[in-house]
Amino acid sequence: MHALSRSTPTGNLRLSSFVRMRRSSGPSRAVWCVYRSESVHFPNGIGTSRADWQSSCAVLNASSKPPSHQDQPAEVHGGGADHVDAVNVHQAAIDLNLNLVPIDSSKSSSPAVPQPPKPLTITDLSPAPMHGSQLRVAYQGVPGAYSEAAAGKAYPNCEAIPCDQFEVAFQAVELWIADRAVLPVENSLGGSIHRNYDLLLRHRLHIVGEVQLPVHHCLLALPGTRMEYLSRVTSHPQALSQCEHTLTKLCPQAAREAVDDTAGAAEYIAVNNLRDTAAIASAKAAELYGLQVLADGIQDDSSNVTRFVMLAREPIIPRTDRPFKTSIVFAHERGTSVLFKVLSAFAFRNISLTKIESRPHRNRPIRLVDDAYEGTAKHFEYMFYVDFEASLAEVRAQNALAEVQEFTSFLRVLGSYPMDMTPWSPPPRGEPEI
Ligand SMILES: O=C(O)C(=O)C[C@]1(C(=O)O)C=C[C@@H](O)C=C1
Repeated sequence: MHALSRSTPTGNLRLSSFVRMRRSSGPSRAVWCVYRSESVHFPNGIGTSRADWQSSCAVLNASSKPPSHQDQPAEVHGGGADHVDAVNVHQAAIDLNLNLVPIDSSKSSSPAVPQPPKPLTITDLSPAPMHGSQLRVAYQGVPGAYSEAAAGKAYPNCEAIPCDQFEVAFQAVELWIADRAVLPVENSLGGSIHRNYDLLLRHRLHIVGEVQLPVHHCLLALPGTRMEYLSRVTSHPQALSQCEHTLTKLCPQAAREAVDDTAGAAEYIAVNNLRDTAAIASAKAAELYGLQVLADGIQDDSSNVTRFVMLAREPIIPRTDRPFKTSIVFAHERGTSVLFKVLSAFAFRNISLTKIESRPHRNRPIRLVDDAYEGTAKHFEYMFYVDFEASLAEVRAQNALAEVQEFTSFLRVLGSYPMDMTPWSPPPRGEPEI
């Protein structure tokens, strides 16, 4: 299967213009976002006041409210981990075409009399997926990538759609080519996958779940290749960094080369018959591309794990009957000075933070602070990403966010979603099996 790509000239063109069309037709109705700073411009930002944010919370609280056509699904997929509901294209077509069905007068017995629109029946309103019942899940990489395994863990029996870049996976969901995207955000050894943090902010998708995947790396090469003759080891930069120490012990002579994904590196060796190159990838990639496993479990820590988030066009309704996590991103005009106040809003309510990440504020990367005597100080500006252990349906979480909003000029809820509670038993520590 080919990965969805941005690089096809026509495909790329069509993708971008469709994105523009959709955006110009109005903001998404399900964006939880607050702006107070006029200088921060995000084209799709809605909710310019505290009242907007509070009304978003009210919507979230209203889980007992009977579903309205506006905020309820026409498409329901079975077997997913997030139970997100989304309005599908079919439903949109019904919405748009109610009075626009062209009347073919040649087939009518009385051509002069226009046919009234057919009344909607219960079957028009029932779920009617355009593409069968399988959930389509976009991931970055080619078959055999860890992201594909994460997609399978998040949504068993899904149709996994390979994409050549993270950006393409986001667009695949926005353009209804896929129903979800599953993307890595952090690894226990390699740290955060910054690109995806940036893309979360640039796109309007919602985090609807998370999965943690133990990552067990193998060193793969063409059958018959000897470790001591390797001149190159190639893989995804995260995989290279997760195996750095072990690689230095195993094949110190080999140069490292970063490529887009682990399985793609394995495929490249097989396709080009490279006898001096090995790839760091999964055992599944070895099987798919006919490579031999030279060394197994080469990650520097045996409990290596990557956290992935699942993204959808619509948020899920947060609940309180199981552990939830909420992810937010915020910024402030006066930089990091409010960070302590923001974090205390959670501390006072006994809400644990599970992650904090800062990224450059792309719209305002630097703030100049004039001092009449000393000159001009330059401070870097940041966006702060915080994950906390509470559901947005909990009053304490809503109050904490109301307080955070007091201290920030920009606040967006990226999602409130069930925590991955899969029992975790790290393998015994020790040397990798070689
Ligand atoms: O290249 C892959 O196989 C991926 O799925 C990407 C990725 C990542 O981006 O972190 C996912 C899990 C591992 O941490 C290594 C690589």
